[in-house]
Amino acid sequence: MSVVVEGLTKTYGRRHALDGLSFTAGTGVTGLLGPNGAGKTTLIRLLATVLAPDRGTMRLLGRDPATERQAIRRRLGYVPQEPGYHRGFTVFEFVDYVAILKEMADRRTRHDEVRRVIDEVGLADVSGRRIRALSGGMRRRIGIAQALLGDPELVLLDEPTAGLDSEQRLRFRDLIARAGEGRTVILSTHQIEDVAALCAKVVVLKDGGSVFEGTPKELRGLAEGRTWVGGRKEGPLCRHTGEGVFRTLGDPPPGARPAEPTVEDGYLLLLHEAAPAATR
Ligand SMILES: Nc1ncnc2c1ncn2[C@@H]1O[C@H](COP(=O)(O)OP(=O)(O)OP(=O)(O)O)[C@@H](O)[C@H]1O
Repeated sequence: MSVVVEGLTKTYGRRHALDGLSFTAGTGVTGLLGPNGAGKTTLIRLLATVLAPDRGTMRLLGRDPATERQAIRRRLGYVPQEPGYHRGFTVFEFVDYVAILKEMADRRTRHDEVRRVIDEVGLADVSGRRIRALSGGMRRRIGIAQALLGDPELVLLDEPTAGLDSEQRLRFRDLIARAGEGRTVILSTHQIEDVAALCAKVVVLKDGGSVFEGTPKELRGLAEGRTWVGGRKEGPLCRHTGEGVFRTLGDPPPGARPAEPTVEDGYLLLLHEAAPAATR
């Protein structure tokens, strides 16, 4: 397993961002799901070796970040939630700048690698354009390009599709699926459909801990036999659908009929049932 995390705890003041989190991830795309504030960004930053945990252990690519941070960083690609781009740079200049920071000293090989990753994310045509003149979707692709420099074995993506339109999101799915071939990709997202379409594995975080680790199919399975349409509006897990009927999770309301669950149904049910009684 390229990522093995056990009992990770990270506190900001008195607030537990992560509270004894454990999980593993191997080759392919692992999705991190969880409500706002669950601890996804904190976890990604720990995996990126940007932050150190207060307690717990991590093994990344077979190494310990507490003692071998440099060696891990050389095999790691990271797209932060809010990448700070130098907007006056062209695409090429920016990716080249990151390549220099990644210690790619030889200019010719470095430039070849910069062109390769820019091409990989479909930005070859705008390589000479200034970042400030690009769309949000193109800027997000620059984030992926810089993370792929040097062909890392572990790639960390923190909400890479936030704010993208549907067409761009679908293009991103292809990009992320390709990135997950033969390497470990950890993808933090709020897009459950992306997880369902892309991820071999999903980890659900809640209040700084892991409440689920399995396949998207297993997550969907949690709502098997517990998803209903029609009937009255009843309970907190009842919502409107586009067809004008109610969709209910859990016990069936009177007059409802069974429905095929989705990954989102399993996720919503899990979050509700994993909540401490006091917060329901
Ligand atoms: N630098 C910080 N200082 C203080 N508290 C922080 C800091 N970073 C995160 N937190 C707190 O830690 C908790 C976890 O935050 P984190 O950003 O990791 O969650 P998240 O799952 O990524 O949320 P989102 O989905 O909204 O991005 C939150 O309660 C947050 O307010």
